[in-house]
Amino acid sequence: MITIQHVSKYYDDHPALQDLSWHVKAGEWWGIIGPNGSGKSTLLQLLSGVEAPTSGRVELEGRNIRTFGRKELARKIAVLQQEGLPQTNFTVREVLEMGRYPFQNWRGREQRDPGPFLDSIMDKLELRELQHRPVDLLSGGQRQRAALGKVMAQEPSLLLLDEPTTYLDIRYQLQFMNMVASWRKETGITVISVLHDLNLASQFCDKLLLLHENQSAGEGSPAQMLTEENLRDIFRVDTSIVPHPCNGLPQVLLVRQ
Ligand SMILES: Nc1ncnc2c1ncn2[C@@H]1O[C@H](COP(=O)(O)OP(=O)(O)OP(=O)(O)O)[C@@H](O)[C@H]1O
Repeated sequence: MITIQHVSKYYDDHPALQDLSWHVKAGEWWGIIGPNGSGKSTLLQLLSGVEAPTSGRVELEGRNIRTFGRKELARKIAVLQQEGLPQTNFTVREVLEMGRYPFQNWRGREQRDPGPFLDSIMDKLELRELQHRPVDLLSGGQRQRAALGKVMAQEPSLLLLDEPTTYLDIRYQLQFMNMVASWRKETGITVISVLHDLNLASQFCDKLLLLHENQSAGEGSPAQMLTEENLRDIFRVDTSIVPHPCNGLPQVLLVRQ
Protein backbone atom coordinates (compact mmCIF):
# COMPACT_ATOMS: atom_id res chain seq x y z
CA MET A 1 0.00 0.00 0.00
CA ILE A 2 2.73 2.48 1.06
CA THR A 3 6.41 2.20 0.23
CA ILE A 4 8.95 4.73 1.39
CA GLN A 5 12.40 4.59 -0.13
CA HIS A 6 15.31 6.46 1.43
CA VAL A 7 13.15 9.43 2.35
CA SER A 8 14.66 12.51 3.98
CA LYS A 9 13.03 15.80 4.87
CA TYR A 10 15.04 18.89 5.73
CA TYR A 11 13.82 22.30 6.83
CA ASP A 12 16.68 24.58 5.76
CA ASP A 13 19.67 22.59 7.03
CA HIS A 14 17.72 21.01 9.85
CA PRO A 15 16.80 17.31 9.41
CA ALA A 16 13.22 16.40 10.37
CA LEU A 17 13.54 12.89 8.93
CA GLN A 18 16.60 11.10 7.55
CA ASP A 19 16.92 8.20 5.15
CA LEU A 20 13.77 6.32 6.12
CA SER A 21 12.76 3.20 4.21
CA TRP A 22 9.52 1.52 5.24
CA HIS A 23 6.78 -0.66 3.79
CA VAL A 24 3.16 -0.82 4.92
CA LYS A 25 0.94 -3.62 3.63
CA ALA A 26 -2.77 -3.13 2.97
CA GLY A 27 -4.88 -3.83 6.07
CA GLU A 28 -2.12 -3.38 8.64
CA TRP A 29 -2.38 -1.07 11.65
CA TRP A 30 0.94 0.62 12.36
CA GLY A 31 1.85 2.84 15.27
CA ILE A 32 4.57 5.45 14.87
CA ILE A 33 6.21 6.05 18.22
CA GLY A 34 9.22 8.08 19.37
CA PRO A 35 10.20 11.02 21.56
CA ASN A 36 9.19 14.64 20.93
CA GLY A 37 10.81 16.02 17.81
CA SER A 38 11.82 12.61 16.42
CA GLY A 39 9.97 13.17 13.12
CA LYS A 40 6.59 11.45 13.63
CA SER A 41 4.36 14.28 12.37
CA THR A 42 6.78 14.99 9.54
CA LEU A 43 6.42 11.40 8.41
CA LEU A 44 2.61 11.68 8.45
CA GLN A 45 2.79 14.86 6.38
CA LEU A 46 4.92 13.07 3.80
CA LEU A 47 2.49 10.13 3.78
CA SER A 48 -0.51 12.40 3.25
CA GLY A 49 1.22 14.18 0.37
CA VAL A 50 0.99 17.54 2.17
CA GLU A 51 4.79 17.86 2.21
CA ALA A 52 7.28 16.68 -0.40
CA PRO A 53 10.40 14.82 0.70
CA THR A 54 13.72 16.61 0.20
CA SER A 55 15.03 13.34 -1.24
CA GLY A 56 13.70 9.82 -1.72
CA ARG A 57 10.26 8.69 -2.76
CA VAL A 58 6.87 8.02 -1.15
CA GLU A 59 4.70 5.60 -3.13
CA LEU A 60 1.01 4.88 -2.67
CA GLU A 61 -0.13 1.70 -4.42
CA GLY A 62 3.04 1.74 -6.54
CA ARG A 63 2.70 5.38 -7.67
CA ASN A 64 4.57 8.48 -6.50
CA ILE A 65 2.19 10.16 -4.08
CA ARG A 66 3.03 13.60 -5.46
CA THR A 67 1.44 12.66 -8.80
CA PHE A 68 -2.07 12.20 -7.33
CA GLY A 69 -4.60 15.00 -7.77
CA ARG A 70 -6.21 16.44 -4.63
CA LYS A 71 -9.60 14.76 -5.01
CA GLU A 72 -8.03 11.52 -6.19
CA LEU A 73 -5.83 11.43 -3.08
CA ALA A 74 -8.78 12.28 -0.83
CA ARG A 75 -10.55 9.16 -2.11
CA LYS A 76 -7.61 7.09 -0.86
CA ILE A 77 -6.25 8.83 2.25
CA ALA A 78 -7.98 10.51 5.18
CA VAL A 79 -6.17 12.37 7.92
CA LEU A 80 -7.42 12.93 11.45
CA GLN A 81 -5.46 15.41 13.54
CA GLN A 82 -5.01 15.75 17.29
CA GLU A 83 -7.73 18.43 17.54
CA GLY A 84 -9.99 16.57 15.11
CA LEU A 85 -12.05 19.48 13.88
CA PRO A 86 -11.48 23.24 13.88
CA GLN A 87 -13.87 25.59 15.73
CA THR A 88 -16.96 25.68 13.57
CA ASN A 89 -20.66 26.41 13.59
CA PHE A 90 -21.39 23.62 11.15
CA THR A 91 -23.52 20.82 12.55
CA VAL A 92 -22.34 17.22 12.98
CA ARG A 93 -24.32 16.14 9.90
CA GLU A 94 -22.90 18.98 7.80
CA VAL A 95 -19.37 18.00 8.85
CA LEU A 96 -20.00 14.40 7.77
CA GLU A 97 -21.35 15.69 4.45
CA MET A 98 -18.05 17.53 3.97
CA GLY A 99 -16.32 14.15 4.16
CA ARG A 100 -18.13 13.27 0.92
CA TYR A 101 -16.26 16.05 -0.93
CA PRO A 102 -14.11 13.64 -3.02
CA PHE A 103 -17.26 12.07 -4.47
CA GLN A 104 -19.13 15.29 -5.28
CA ASN A 105 -19.38 16.96 -8.66
CA TRP A 106 -18.76 20.68 -9.23
CA ARG A 107 -22.24 21.47 -7.88
CA GLY A 108 -21.50 19.66 -4.64
CA ARG A 109 -23.82 16.77 -5.58
CA GLU A 110 -23.31 13.04 -5.66
CA GLN A 111 -24.79 10.54 -8.08
CA ARG A 112 -26.45 8.70 -5.21
CA ASP A 113 -27.90 10.31 -2.06
CA PRO A 114 -25.29 9.76 0.69
CA GLY A 115 -27.95 10.28 3.42
CA PRO A 116 -28.48 6.62 4.41
CA PHE A 117 -24.70 6.00 4.46
CA LEU A 118 -24.16 9.01 6.73
CA ASP A 119 -27.00 7.81 8.99
CA SER A 120 -25.31 4.42 9.33
CA ILE A 121 -22.00 6.08 10.29
CA MET A 122 -23.74 8.24 12.90
CA ASP A 123 -25.40 5.15 14.36
CA LYS A 124 -22.04 3.39 14.68
CA LEU A 125 -20.48 6.41 16.37
CA GLU A 126 -23.46 7.23 18.62
CA LEU A 127 -23.86 10.59 16.89
CA ARG A 128 -27.41 10.35 15.56
CA GLU A 129 -28.96 12.35 18.40
CA LEU A 130 -26.30 15.02 18.01
CA GLN A 131 -26.58 15.36 14.25
CA HIS A 132 -28.10 18.87 14.26
CA ARG A 133 -25.85 20.22 16.99
CA PRO A 134 -23.09 22.68 15.99
CA VAL A 135 -19.63 21.17 16.45
CA ASP A 136 -18.65 24.10 18.70
CA LEU A 137 -21.15 22.89 21.30
CA LEU A 138 -19.86 19.33 21.53
CA SER A 139 -17.70 17.88 24.31
CA GLY A 140 -14.16 16.77 23.45
CA GLY A 141 -15.19 13.10 23.10
CA GLN A 142 -18.23 13.89 20.94
CA ARG A 143 -16.17 16.22 18.79
CA GLN A 144 -13.52 13.60 18.11
CA ARG A 145 -16.28 11.13 17.17
CA ALA A 146 -17.63 13.70 14.70
CA ALA A 147 -14.12 14.04 13.26
CA LEU A 148 -13.98 10.26 12.92
CA GLY A 149 -17.41 10.33 11.24
CA LYS A 150 -16.11 12.81 8.67
CA VAL A 151 -13.16 10.58 7.73
CA MET A 152 -15.42 7.49 7.66
CA ALA A 153 -17.72 9.35 5.25
CA GLN A 154 -14.66 9.84 3.05
CA GLU A 155 -14.34 6.03 2.61
CA PRO A 156 -10.53 6.08 2.35
CA SER A 157 -8.35 2.99 2.08
CA LEU A 158 -5.69 4.53 4.33
CA LEU A 159 -6.36 6.39 7.58
CA LEU A 160 -3.65 8.59 9.09
CA LEU A 161 -4.11 9.49 12.75
CA ASP A 162 -1.92 12.13 14.41
CA GLU A 163 -2.15 11.67 18.18
CA PRO A 164 -5.96 11.42 18.00
CA THR A 165 -6.52 10.68 21.69
CA THR A 166 -4.39 13.44 23.23
CA TYR A 167 -7.27 15.57 24.52
CA LEU A 168 -9.56 12.70 25.54
CA ASP A 169 -10.10 11.16 28.96
CA ILE A 170 -9.41 7.44 29.35
CA ARG A 171 -13.00 6.39 28.58
CA TYR A 172 -13.07 8.35 25.35
CA GLN A 173 -9.51 7.33 24.43
CA LEU A 174 -10.56 3.71 24.57
CA GLN A 175 -13.88 4.37 22.87
CA PHE A 176 -12.17 6.21 20.02
CA MET A 177 -9.59 3.47 19.47
CA ASN A 178 -12.28 0.76 19.64
CA MET A 179 -14.34 2.60 17.03
CA VAL A 180 -11.35 2.77 14.69
CA ALA A 181 -10.73 -0.94 15.33
CA SER A 182 -14.34 -1.87 14.43
CA TRP A 183 -14.21 0.25 11.29
CA ARG A 184 -11.00 -1.46 10.29
CA LYS A 185 -12.47 -4.90 10.95
CA GLU A 186 -15.48 -4.06 8.84
CA THR A 187 -13.69 -2.49 5.86
CA GLY A 188 -10.08 -3.76 5.97
CA ILE A 189 -8.79 -0.19 5.98
CA THR A 190 -5.05 0.39 6.59
CA VAL A 191 -4.30 2.55 9.64
CA ILE A 192 -1.14 4.48 10.52
CA SER A 193 -1.28 6.32 13.82
CA VAL A 194 1.15 8.50 15.68
CA LEU A 195 0.67 7.68 19.35
CA HIS A 196 2.38 8.98 22.47
CA ASP A 197 0.52 6.50 24.64
CA LEU A 198 2.66 3.38 24.29
CA ASN A 199 0.14 1.20 26.10
CA LEU A 200 -2.62 2.09 23.66
CA ALA A 201 -0.17 1.55 20.80
CA SER A 202 0.62 -1.91 22.15
CA GLN A 203 -3.04 -2.87 22.47
CA PHE A 204 -4.22 -1.69 19.08
CA CYS A 205 -1.32 -1.70 16.60
CA ASP A 206 -0.03 -4.81 14.81
CA LYS A 207 3.35 -3.23 14.33
CA LEU A 208 5.33 -0.26 15.59
CA LEU A 209 7.85 1.97 13.84
CA LEU A 210 10.18 3.54 16.38
CA LEU A 211 11.75 6.88 15.47
CA HIS A 212 14.75 8.31 17.27
CA GLU A 213 16.67 11.46 16.36
CA ASN A 214 14.81 11.69 13.06
CA GLN A 215 15.74 8.18 11.93
CA SER A 216 14.26 4.73 12.22
CA ALA A 217 15.40 2.95 15.36
CA GLY A 218 13.62 -0.24 14.32
CA GLU A 219 10.25 -1.74 13.52
CA GLY A 220 8.40 -4.82 14.68
CA SER A 221 5.62 -6.11 16.89
CA PRO A 222 4.81 -4.28 20.15
CA ALA A 223 6.63 -7.07 22.03
CA GLN A 224 9.74 -6.54 19.90
CA MET A 225 9.76 -2.74 20.13
CA LEU A 226 8.49 -2.03 23.65
CA THR A 227 11.48 -3.26 25.59
CA GLU A 228 13.00 -1.77 28.74
CA GLU A 229 16.23 -1.30 26.80
CA ASN A 230 14.58 0.66 23.95
CA LEU A 231 12.69 2.86 26.37
CA ARG A 232 15.83 3.58 28.38
CA ASP A 233 18.01 4.29 25.33
CA ILE A 234 15.48 6.22 23.28
CA PHE A 235 12.98 7.81 25.68
CA ARG A 236 15.51 8.00 28.52
CA VAL A 237 13.15 6.58 31.13
CA ASP A 238 13.32 3.59 33.44
CA THR A 239 10.37 1.28 32.97
CA SER A 240 9.09 -2.16 33.82
CA ILE A 241 7.44 -3.91 30.91
CA VAL A 242 4.76 -6.34 32.03
CA PRO A 243 2.35 -8.53 30.06
CA HIS A 244 -1.24 -7.28 30.18
CA PRO A 245 -3.18 -9.71 32.41
CA CYS A 246 -6.07 -9.88 29.90
CA ASN A 247 -4.24 -10.31 26.60
CA GLY A 248 -0.52 -10.70 27.32
CA LEU A 249 0.43 -7.62 25.30
CA PRO A 250 3.34 -5.61 26.70
CA GLN A 251 2.38 -2.71 28.96
CA VAL A 252 4.75 -0.01 30.08
CA LEU A 253 4.96 0.85 33.78
CA LEU A 254 6.93 3.99 34.54
CA VAL A 255 9.43 3.75 37.37
CA ARG A 256 9.72 6.82 39.55
CA GLN A 257 13.31 7.96 40.05
N1 LIG B 1 7.65 23.29 9.29
C1 LIG B 1 8.79 23.11 9.94
N2 LIG B 1 9.79 24.01 9.86
C2 LIG B 1 10.96 23.81 10.50
N3 LIG B 1 11.25 22.74 11.28
C3 LIG B 1 10.28 21.81 11.41
C4 LIG B 1 9.01 21.94 10.76
N4 LIG B 1 8.26 20.85 11.08
C5 LIG B 1 9.02 20.09 11.90
N5 LIG B 1 10.23 20.67 12.10
C6 LIG B 1 11.33 20.13 12.92
O1 LIG B 1 11.53 18.79 12.52
C7 LIG B 1 11.78 17.96 13.66
C8 LIG B 1 10.75 16.84 13.72
O2 LIG B 1 9.49 17.41 14.05
P1 LIG B 1 8.13 16.57 14.13
O3 LIG B 1 7.04 17.55 14.45
O4 LIG B 1 8.00 15.75 12.93
O5 LIG B 1 8.44 15.65 15.40
P2 LIG B 1 7.41 14.79 16.26
O6 LIG B 1 8.10 13.49 16.52
O7 LIG B 1 6.09 14.75 15.61
O8 LIG B 1 7.35 15.64 17.59
P3 LIG B 1 6.21 15.74 18.73
O9 LIG B 1 6.17 14.39 19.39
O10 LIG B 1 6.75 16.78 19.65
O11 LIG B 1 4.93 16.12 18.08
C9 LIG B 1 11.76 18.88 14.88
O12 LIG B 1 13.08 19.22 15.20
C10 LIG B 1 10.98 20.07 14.41
O13 LIG B 1 11.39 21.24 15.06
